[in-house]
Amino acid sequence: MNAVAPVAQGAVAASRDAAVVVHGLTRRFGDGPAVLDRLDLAIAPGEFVALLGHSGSGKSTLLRTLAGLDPVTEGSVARPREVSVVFQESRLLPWKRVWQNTVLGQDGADRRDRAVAVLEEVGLGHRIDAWPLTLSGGEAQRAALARALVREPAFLMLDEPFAALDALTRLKMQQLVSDLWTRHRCSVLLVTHDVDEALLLADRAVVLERGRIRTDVPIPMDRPRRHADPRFEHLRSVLLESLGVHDG
Ligand SMILES: Nc1ncnc2c1ncn2[C@@H]1O[C@H](COP(=O)(O)OP(=O)(O)OP(=O)(O)O)[C@@H](O)[C@H]1O
Repeated sequence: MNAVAPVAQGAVAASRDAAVVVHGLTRRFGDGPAVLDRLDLAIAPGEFVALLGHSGSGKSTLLRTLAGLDPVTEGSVARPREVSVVFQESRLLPWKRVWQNTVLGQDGADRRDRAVAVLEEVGLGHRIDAWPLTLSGGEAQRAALARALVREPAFLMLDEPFAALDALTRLKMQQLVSDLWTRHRCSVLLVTHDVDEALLLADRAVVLERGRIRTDVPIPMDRPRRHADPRFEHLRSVLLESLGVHDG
């Protein structure tokens, strides 16, 4: 997704330097309860935020609203023009080759060169001409990341991008995202159910509960992150407790 106009302007004064500002965002479906309830959230340029929360807490609704896929009916959202989204499933068009999927909707004689460069960056240089249906799950998500990055987004949203992958592939993909973020330094919002994933990757973890922020904690650990870091255990307990899960 590229060049989607900002959903609305309306940055709160205190967040003037933020890349993304959500202010008083409320969202209902029909007569139901508020799925997002007067939500305020700011993401700094280059900041990596993990969004956690139980199923139904409003994570995907927030992400879809930020992406411009869901309307803002109450409150405001400001974000950069250049945004990309990666979903749990790769959403590649099966009748287009991997490189063509990567630069779908892009113009220019150098399309293929740009596709090759970004596919090599995500470790998919050997599958440039492959058909999507011949890719493994991990490879398909690499292609989805390539398609997101080729647009040089200032804001990258990742909606449980690795949830369908096996544990080993997920670890490799987490490493890849960490490397890509270090190089590109865009703002990132990662929706995940995995507390460890949040702690491995993010600068900050936000826990959503019934459409409101229950916990918002910085993750002040050096990278690469180590499970053995005592702060890792502490932060894991904080987040699990916020989620109402009791750690072993
Ligand atoms: N288009 C829709 N119409 C009606 N209700 C919706 C719609 N989209 C979401 N909801 C409801 O809004 C609530 C929040 O959904 P959302 O998908 O944002 O939660 P989530 O935190 O992303 O959950 P999960 O972790 O399971 O993906 C849920 O109760 C869901 O049923």
